[in-house]
Amino acid sequence: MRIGVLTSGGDSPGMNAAIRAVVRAALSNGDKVFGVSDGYRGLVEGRFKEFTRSDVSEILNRGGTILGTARLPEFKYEAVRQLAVKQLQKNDIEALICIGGDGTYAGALALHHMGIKTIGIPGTIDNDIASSDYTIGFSTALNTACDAIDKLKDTSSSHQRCSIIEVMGRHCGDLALYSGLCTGAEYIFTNETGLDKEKLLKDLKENRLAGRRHAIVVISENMTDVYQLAKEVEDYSGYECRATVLGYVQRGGTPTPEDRLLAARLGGFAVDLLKQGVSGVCVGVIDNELRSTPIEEALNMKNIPSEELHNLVQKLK
Ligand SMILES: Nc1ncnc2c1ncn2[C@@H]1O[C@H](COP(=O)(O)OP(=O)(O)O)[C@@H](O)[C@H]1O
Ligand SMILES: O=P(O)(O)OC[C@H]1O[C@](O)(COP(=O)(O)O)[C@@H](O)[C@@H]1O
Ligand SMILES: [Mg+2]
Repeated sequence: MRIGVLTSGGDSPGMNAAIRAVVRAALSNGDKVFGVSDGYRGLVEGRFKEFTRSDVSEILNRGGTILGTARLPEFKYEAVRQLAVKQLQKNDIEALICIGGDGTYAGALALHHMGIKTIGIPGTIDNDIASSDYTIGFSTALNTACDAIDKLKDTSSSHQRCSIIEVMGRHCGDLALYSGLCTGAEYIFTNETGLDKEKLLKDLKENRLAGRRHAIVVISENMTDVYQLAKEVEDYSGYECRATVLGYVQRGGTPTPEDRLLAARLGGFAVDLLKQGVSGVCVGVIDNELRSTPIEEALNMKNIPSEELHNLVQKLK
């Protein structure tokens, strides 16, 4: 078989480990693998390179993606995808492994409907793919966020300040929930919890009057202007307040062993599935077991926020 592999959407730590696993597993089966540069953009432009074992040496511990990634909104148009199909046909590539998030999955599904064998691997820091307990990159981003919040806690405690920290996650609150819980944040706001600003302000005022030296508020991106919120907290609660947007540092860095392990398992599994003639599915790990799910189903699955973890946040604050 001649298999293409690409990374698409936001890069995530562990994507390289997944590329390595795909390449090595396929070569072990006697298949050929072609790296596609810059996601669907490179696919449309026919930028393929045949990979050998050594092309993926020493990338296991590197963040980012050696293939490069891109966002190509035009890929939702059939005429644009037709160009990609032509490029694949021209190079006799019959199958494609697409490493990315929900958008990447939508592209992979569309290609499957156009006759290309596709498999999706969940690579995003957001953990917003419900067909896998974890996505590749989430563990590393969580580590980075926890490290940053711990540091911010040192300074806000020393200065008796309130610290508002915005973490990534697009529309998924997992990064905020897990990092807030792991760092003992007093308040965690995500798309799932919403933000009751009045309650927060009142609570913070009471806490300050009760003598609590600092407060940590972790909030998902896209919820509010955190700099404005910090001003309101300062005006109302009496705490000095600073806002920090963690931003893109969360996307980089050496992948954790958890992300490398997940990437290795999912990369190997994706190649096995192609060998069995499967297409239009994505791979994941659920309850520590490898699972495949039709992409269509995966895209319609709702990310159910952990009630247990949200309740715990309330109990432990
Ligand atoms: N509905 C769609 N149909 C076809 N391709 C899509 C669709 N949605 C997204 N894509 C492709 O997938 C790419 C990555 O999606 P994006 O949402 O940016 O990141 P992620 O895959 O990490 O969620 C997009 O830039 C686009 O090329
Ligand atoms: O890199 P961009 O285009 O600024 O996008 C930022 C978005 O990418 C992410 O870092 C990762 O999201 P995707 O995996 O969907 O690309 C989100 O957390 C964030 O909302
Ligand atoms: Mg996404």
